[in-house]
Amino acid sequence: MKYSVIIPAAGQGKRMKAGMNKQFLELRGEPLIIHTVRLFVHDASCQKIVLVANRDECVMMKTLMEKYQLSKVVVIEGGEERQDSVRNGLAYVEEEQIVLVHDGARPFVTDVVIKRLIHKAAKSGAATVAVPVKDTIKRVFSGKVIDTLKRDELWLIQTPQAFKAPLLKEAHKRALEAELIGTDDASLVEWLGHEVVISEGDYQNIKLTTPEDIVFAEAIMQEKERRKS
Ligand SMILES: Nc1ccn([C@@H]2O[C@H](COP(=O)(O)OP(=O)(O)OP(=O)(O)O)[C@@H](O)[C@H]2O)c(=O)n1
Ligand SMILES: C[C@](O)(CO)[C@H](O)COP(=O)(O)O
Repeated sequence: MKYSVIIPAAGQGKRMKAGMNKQFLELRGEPLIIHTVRLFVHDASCQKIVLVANRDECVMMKTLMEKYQLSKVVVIEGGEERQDSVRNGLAYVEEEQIVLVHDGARPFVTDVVIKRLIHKAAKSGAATVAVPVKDTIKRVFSGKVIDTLKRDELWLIQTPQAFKAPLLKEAHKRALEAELIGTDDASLVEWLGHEVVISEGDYQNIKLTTPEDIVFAEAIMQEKERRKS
């Protein structure tokens, strides 16, 4: 099934504490964003990659796409919040298509996970990749536990998330009008009252957020290279 993907990469990477946008940090000698974009460049079903960059990083992103010969990529300007960046990206997506949203900071999603997700979204309209929570999760207030949540109902939500394009456009439009900000795109669709289906993900599909994630990322890359050879 054909699809387009929006890759928000217009953050600051503050929690990474690298003094620069983490998208440009190198993993195995190549910028993080290159690893992520390449996943979709090599997928024949992917029609268009909308790469959302900070205003002052658009030229750098375009130069990188040329340097690594990554086709199908349109670089556009992001917004203040991740949600603003995704909304800007939606303007470049055709109405009839399935659209994926995938964090620039998640370079390890696999083809299998992407295909399964698209299949689910084509049927239901909205789906997100997720994995079951492994730890016990408690709700805490003022340093005191107030509740222990039922673990078998809890999932860690990742990206990509996939939607019928008109549905995600409507969710973003309505969220903007209502001044609602969600930490992911699926939550906006949920808020519209539309069902979002879970699609099984992969624990290696980490988001590089804090410095220790670089260590995990290097280990995942090493393991992937070992399996290939
Ligand atoms: N205004 C924003 C904020 C975030 N993102 C992107 O959304 C993804 C997930 O966000 P996160 O991991 O939180 O990245 P940052 O916002 O860069 O990190 P931080 O919150 O630590 O500054 C990242 O690929 C990031 O570049 C974006 O496109 N536009
Ligand atoms: C979309 C996301 O990756 C799902 O886990 C996450 O919510 C992004 O959150 P962030 O605060 O922008 O890192």
